[in-house]
Amino acid sequence: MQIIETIAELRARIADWRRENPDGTVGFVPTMGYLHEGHASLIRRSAVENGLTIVSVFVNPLQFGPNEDFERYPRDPGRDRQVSEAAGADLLFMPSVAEMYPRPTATRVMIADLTDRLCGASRPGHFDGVGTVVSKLFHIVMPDKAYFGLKDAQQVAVIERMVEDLNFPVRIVPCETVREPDGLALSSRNVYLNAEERRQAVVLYETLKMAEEKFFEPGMTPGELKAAMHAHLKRAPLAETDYAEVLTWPHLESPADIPFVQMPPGSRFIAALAVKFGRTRLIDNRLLATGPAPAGKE
Ligand SMILES: Nc1ncnc2c1ncn2[C@@H]1O[C@H](COP(=O)(O)OP(=O)(O)OP(=O)(O)O)[C@@H](O)[C@H]1O
Ligand SMILES: CC(C)(CO)[C@@H](O)C(=O)[O-]
Ligand code: BAL
Repeated sequence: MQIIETIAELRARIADWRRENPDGTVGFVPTMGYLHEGHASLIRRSAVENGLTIVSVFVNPLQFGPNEDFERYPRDPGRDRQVSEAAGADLLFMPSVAEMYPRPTATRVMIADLTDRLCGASRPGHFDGVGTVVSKLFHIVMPDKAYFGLKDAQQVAVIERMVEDLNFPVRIVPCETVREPDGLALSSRNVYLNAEERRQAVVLYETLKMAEEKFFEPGMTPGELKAAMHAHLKRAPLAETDYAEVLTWPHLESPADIPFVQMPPGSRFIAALAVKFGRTRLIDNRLLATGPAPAGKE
């Protein structure tokens, strides 16, 4: 695996590879580093599906609000190298902030739909920062496929919309959330949790599991499900709910408050949570669909 710090060198390496592999595909996994098994699952999938896999590690200042954790965001380049290489990455792109933003960027990619709710409402400007850096990275790497985790489900919906609106020639591949044995979604920010917060953080997973069970109860409506999620989160005394929502997937609209069973089979929803433990904000979600209940749910 090669480690690359400049845009020019990355472009040159990719161009060389494309020349030598005219029929090969390039897979891309953008990250903010401090890599864990969730990231590794994306990298492994890209390595299976493509001839060349590129991982980027860049903590993008543009997507952090002024009072957020940009400065203290966990960083460990040595571990990022090990995890990327072991998972099958060919090129690891680790640019500096000066390399990505040599001067304040006057151009922003603003995705006007889908971003005024969930994390977009709690983190104003966040998705403009994500859209801008992902556009830059797509232009630099020009991947055939890009791999994103469904833990950040709104990000997947927003990026898919951006790719469609701006005709990026890339296929977005959403990937399943990897979890700890107790169900907590792996996240770089889990490292901020103290022992008691970590113990209580399982409440996100348990609330979503409860929501999935209730979703299939006769007569259950989106409003009732949302209220049940809020109530369940109160079981963790240290948890402060930022949002607990039930929206349509992937359009992220508020559904009509009629029983799920009265909705057309195959209607898709997202039950989504953001919960704070002290200064640490965790997110998780579950995608749900009406229709015949999955095995074990009838
Ligand atoms: N548990 C996970 N399972 C699968 N994919 C994940 C998981 N955690 C993160 N990813 C994906 O990895 C990519 C890079 O995410 P990022 O570097 O922000 O990691 P993170 O662990 O989500 O960090 P953060 O704590 O900042 O949310 C994103 O597409 C994200 O959805
Ligand atoms: C996609 C991304 C790498 C853009 O900075 C970031 O939002 C992330 O890690 O999910
Ligand atoms: N994983 C999404 C990136 C962020 O929280 O800024």
